[in-house]
Amino acid sequence: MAQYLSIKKQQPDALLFFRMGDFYELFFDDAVQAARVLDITLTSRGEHEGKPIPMAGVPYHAAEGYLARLIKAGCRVAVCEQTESPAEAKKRGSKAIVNREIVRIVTPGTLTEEALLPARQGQALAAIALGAGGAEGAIAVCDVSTGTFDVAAVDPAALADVLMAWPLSELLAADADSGKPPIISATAASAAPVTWRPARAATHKTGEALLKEAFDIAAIDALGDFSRTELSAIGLLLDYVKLTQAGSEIRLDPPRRPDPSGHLSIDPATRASLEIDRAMNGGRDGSLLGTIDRTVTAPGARLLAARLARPSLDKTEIESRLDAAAWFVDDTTALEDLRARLRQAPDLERARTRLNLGRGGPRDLLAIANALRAASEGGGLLRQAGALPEQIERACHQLDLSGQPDLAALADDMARAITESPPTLARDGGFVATGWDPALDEVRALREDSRKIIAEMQARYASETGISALKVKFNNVLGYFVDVPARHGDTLMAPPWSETFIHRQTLAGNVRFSTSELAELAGRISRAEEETKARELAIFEDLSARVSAASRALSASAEAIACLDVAAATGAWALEADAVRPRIDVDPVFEADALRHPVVEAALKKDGQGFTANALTLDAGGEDAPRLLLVTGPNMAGKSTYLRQAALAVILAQAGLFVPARSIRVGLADRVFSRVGASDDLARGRSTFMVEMVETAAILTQATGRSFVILDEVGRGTSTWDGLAIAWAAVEHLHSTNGCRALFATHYHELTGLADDLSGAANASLRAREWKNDLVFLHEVQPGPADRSYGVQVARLAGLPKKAVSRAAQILKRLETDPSSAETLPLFASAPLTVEEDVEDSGGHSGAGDRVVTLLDTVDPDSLTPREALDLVYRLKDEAQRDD
Ligand SMILES: Nc1ncnc2c1ncn2[C@@H]1O[C@H](COP(=O)(O)OP(=O)(O)OP(=O)(O)O)[C@@H](O)[C@H]1O
Repeated sequence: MAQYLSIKKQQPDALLFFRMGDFYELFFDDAVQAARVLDITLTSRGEHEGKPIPMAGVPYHAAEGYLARLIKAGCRVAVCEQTESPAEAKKRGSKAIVNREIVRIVTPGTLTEEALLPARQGQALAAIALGAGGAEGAIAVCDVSTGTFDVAAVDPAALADVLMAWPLSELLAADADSGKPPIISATAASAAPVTWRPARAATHKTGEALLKEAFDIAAIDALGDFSRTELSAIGLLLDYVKLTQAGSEIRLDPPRRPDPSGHLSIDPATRASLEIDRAMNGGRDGSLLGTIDRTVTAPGARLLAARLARPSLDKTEIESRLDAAAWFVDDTTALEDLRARLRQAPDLERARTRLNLGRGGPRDLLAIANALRAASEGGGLLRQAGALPEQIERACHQLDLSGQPDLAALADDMARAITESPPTLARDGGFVATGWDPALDEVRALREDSRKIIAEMQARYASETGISALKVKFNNVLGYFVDVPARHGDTLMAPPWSETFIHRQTLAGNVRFSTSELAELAGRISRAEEETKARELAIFEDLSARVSAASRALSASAEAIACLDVAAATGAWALEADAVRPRIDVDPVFEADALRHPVVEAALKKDGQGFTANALTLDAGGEDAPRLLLVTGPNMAGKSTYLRQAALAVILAQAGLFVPARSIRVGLADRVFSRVGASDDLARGRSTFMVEMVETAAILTQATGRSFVILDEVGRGTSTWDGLAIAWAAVEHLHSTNGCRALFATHYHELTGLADDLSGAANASLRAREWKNDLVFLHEVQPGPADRSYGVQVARLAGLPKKAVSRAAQILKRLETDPSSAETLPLFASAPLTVEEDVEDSGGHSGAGDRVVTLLDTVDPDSLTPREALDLVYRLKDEAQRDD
């Protein structure tokens, strides 16, 4: 307990997995919490300060599953291992307990285990820091499972936007900064858990010291020129990485310096509303990424996600990605050949990192070998196809093992040394293939021999003693022993046999003995086993060290695999979805013919329905086309879809991907903004209207002439006139002040008049048609404003009770004929029309038959009680009999 308590004191905030033999045990409150989360038995053991100690445990070989559940539940776990064997402890004294140490802390942002990580998703651990005056901000982001490490200076106001472009798993901030607005908004925007760290880690001195330590350099200039704020963010990040690795070396690739201004910026609200990598329900299905992802490797899937999360602003880079994808579209044989090879390529990047961190196993060695082989074969096939676009050529060159003899030899050795399906952990043994190491084969033969000798010994003992049921067995307590049924026990305990057979144990049905011959053989076997294990471990260590030495080249290979996979996947999706290569322009234009929404189209296709493509032309310069389009049309006509598909097209194009359209030209946008649909943010104390206004404010203050904006139903969350006034002002501001390309959907028909006053604005509307009393949506965009909104018809389609629908129709009629009656609305609303009035009001009917029909029209049979139904029958009868 003393040992436990002193170790627990090192990590009071984490659950302590305390290794005891084959179990990780948890004690005190940790046990109570773990038992609740994991649904495992809570017991107790011994006493502490007069009270029983709560205890719960999980078997070590199944620990990963339990860890995964604890991490998911938001816990952090400190793993404490035995760092010596009981035999070693005994050497220090008969009462000595084995040494134990925390070997790592498992947190959501620092996982490396295959079983705990979603393969197709990155895992970013990010740290944010502010400069002394608060005018400067910085982020440092790493993925410990792949080794990537990014550092960037960021405008404090843009911290949240920039951060959300990474697949965040955990966010670090200094506790001293917790009250500062940029940190408050960045942590609030983060869906990942936030870990507050002591401010002493977030200093430029810590950053500098840890950079030097991690990269083993005397001066940090070798890595780049970092500002003090950047170094503070680095300090915060590396200090935490070091803490969670419990003192072992920090293993990351040298920091990259992505230029945030080199990317299309997408703020968190836009990201969420466009459902780029996550649908509204939080899942990947139904998101843009989920719909277009055809990658076949895990690094490829992560690269595609990263490209969509941070589309580029660099025309050359975008064109070169598009060249690669287009090449695959033109050569489908090469496309399929490559994908068939890449499907065989395991996750080289994470395997390499696990080995680097000393957490890898034989399976990781084999994964690297297989990935290198599959990818170099794939690359070779592509090169046979002739001249290649630059990105593909570069990737193939990197993957070509013939130019890298060391890597080729390493891949070859790993493939030969490791058996076909090795265990995850090296200590489980049995993973080195026969023929790889003669010395190992020799000790293994010895072990095999011993087994044969045991079998012979058993046969000899049985025949000598005449006990045919005699067996030689093994267990952990006795080691090797002779086992006979109880009735033969006495025979062996009496002379002459008692000289050979030494009694060890009597059970209900069996008696067990040892012999000196058996003991000697057992010794030989265990020595052979130990030696086998030691040799296998040595071979594993040797290959791991070679992997670490080749780390740079392996990382480049993983990148090349990802790059080829993404290009091929883009081609495959383009062919499947009939998407085209966008033409990239530097002018702020947008010109699409037959543009479609990839996600809505895919969803409709599943139901066997088609999608109606629509054209859109915008020009912020206002020369050839409007810069702002006011989109009107009935509810459900497809306005939001039309708006979103335009914003998604910009993102797809700048990510270097194809766009579902007949043809499309996209002028590079610096930012995409989207405000579509209202949502409450009650957790942050904001009403629907407040959220809407905050987001609209962000757009109106930040959009530039190169931005692309879609706004849907601004002003809806407040009273009619307030809403209209705000929407009106927003349109004017976007048109005349921001001067950006914009789509503005609205139900305020009054706004459509603006197109006459604003030179760069125009109207467009989505068509619907009434047919046999039903509303048919054509989803076609046409120039000019919509004639009416059909809201009441849509309400009926949605299943509003008939009574309410006809009541709404009446009110609408009144409002349309006399708009001033809106002011008296509450008055007549408080005195609802009776059914009789309804009948009279309807005016169109005459005679008993019509009255009955009208009366029936207002009835919702499902909502009637039996009593009301009977009343209705009487009233119907009355109406039928009444004289006109
Ligand atoms: N171009 C299209 N082709 C086929 N179906 C479409 C198209 N556009 C929209 N739809 C279908 O219509 C539904 C409603 O579309 P959307 O949400 O865009 O309408 P809306 O006009 O914005 O409605 P509201 O005004 O009520 O918000 C979509 O879920 C989709 O199923």
